[in-house]
Amino acid sequence: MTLATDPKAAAAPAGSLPNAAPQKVGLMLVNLGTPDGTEYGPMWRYLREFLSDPRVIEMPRWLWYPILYGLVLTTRPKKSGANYAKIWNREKNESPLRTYTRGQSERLTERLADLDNVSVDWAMRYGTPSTRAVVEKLVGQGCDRILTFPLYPQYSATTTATANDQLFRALMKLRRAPAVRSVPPYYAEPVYIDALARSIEKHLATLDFEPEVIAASYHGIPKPYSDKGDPYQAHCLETTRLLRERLGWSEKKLITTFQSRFGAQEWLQPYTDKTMERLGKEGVKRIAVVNPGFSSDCIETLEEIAQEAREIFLHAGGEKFAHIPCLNDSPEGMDVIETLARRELAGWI
Ligand SMILES: C=CC1=C(C)c2cc3[nH]c(cc4nc(cc5[nH]c(cc1n2)c(C)c5CCC(=O)O)C(CCC(=O)O)=C4C)c(C)c3C=C
Ligand SMILES: [Fe+2]
Ligand SMILES: [Fe+2]
Repeated sequence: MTLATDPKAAAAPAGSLPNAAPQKVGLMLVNLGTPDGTEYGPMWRYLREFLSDPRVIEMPRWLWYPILYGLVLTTRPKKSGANYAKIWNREKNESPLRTYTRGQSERLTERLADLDNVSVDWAMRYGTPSTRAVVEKLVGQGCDRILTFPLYPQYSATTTATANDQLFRALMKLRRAPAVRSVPPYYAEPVYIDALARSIEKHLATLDFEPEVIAASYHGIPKPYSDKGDPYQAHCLETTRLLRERLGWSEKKLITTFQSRFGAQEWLQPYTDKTMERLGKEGVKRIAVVNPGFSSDCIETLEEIAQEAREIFLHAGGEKFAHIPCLNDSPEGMDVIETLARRELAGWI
């Protein structure tokens, strides 16, 4: 491995301490990642990188790779590409996750305009812009400290931990690596709960019906990961509990479900799709779904919930369905990101 070296440091006069004073802080928002296009090639590359991560698929590689290359990557790029095409941002020719993450970075830059030693940017764990490219860009701008902000309210090894792994992989390439901090999970932070509650109330006020049930639907993880100690499920349940408390709703009105299963093993339950079906069959007529675990709308919310879950519910006898948008780069969402960023920057600015 070749390590990048700062040529100025080598040229510094004897006895002086080059660049001893803090220079700049890089603040890097990190989300999961998304394909560069809906065609077979970009979908294949994205899914290969994502599903090769041992934090995401814990099976031994000798067992997983034949399944990945022989089965998953021969069928899923086409199927998922068709789903991405349903929600693609045609104006910008990119996926909504990329549009919203860039929007969050731009809004945060505006909100932190008073901090002249902070440079805000955004990166993805899989795909582009890569974590490594953005780390190198920030270091190249003179950042000797980096605050990384994994945009996952609830911690999971499959998301938060792997985002941080990737940052440290990028640092391994640098001779002079910056100091780093990582924003902790924020599933119970009052600013987050309050933002979700305000966003839900705002959206419900625009509907021509009052939902009998509101489902807080989180991305699932395989149950064995949870059984082995991943705290994700507990974080999700705590977010819902606090949201219920803040909104003054009963356990019957605001329920928790888990979506986006992948593969054959059991995932966290209750499943969102099965719950939609059950509620429709039990006579519930009006429902709304909110996705507190997603900081941006993406294929999992816009296609799987706003389209697929709607179909399931209406088909099972439901009459009205609403999807409540994610916080995205809304003022409520930006209140969360700004508050946590400023708190975690303490001592560096
Ligand atoms: C074993 C597979 C997967 C685990 C574990 C998993 C966890 C997980 N994912 C998110 C957030 C997102 N996932 C997204 C897409 C997506 N997720 C998986 C698989 C697992 N996720 C796949 C294969 C895909 C791609 C789409 C598809 O082919 O179905 C996205 C959306 C990305 C986008 O471009 O819009 C997000 C966001 C969380 C929070 C999580 C665990 C807590
Ligand atoms: Fe996922
Ligand atoms: Fe999905």
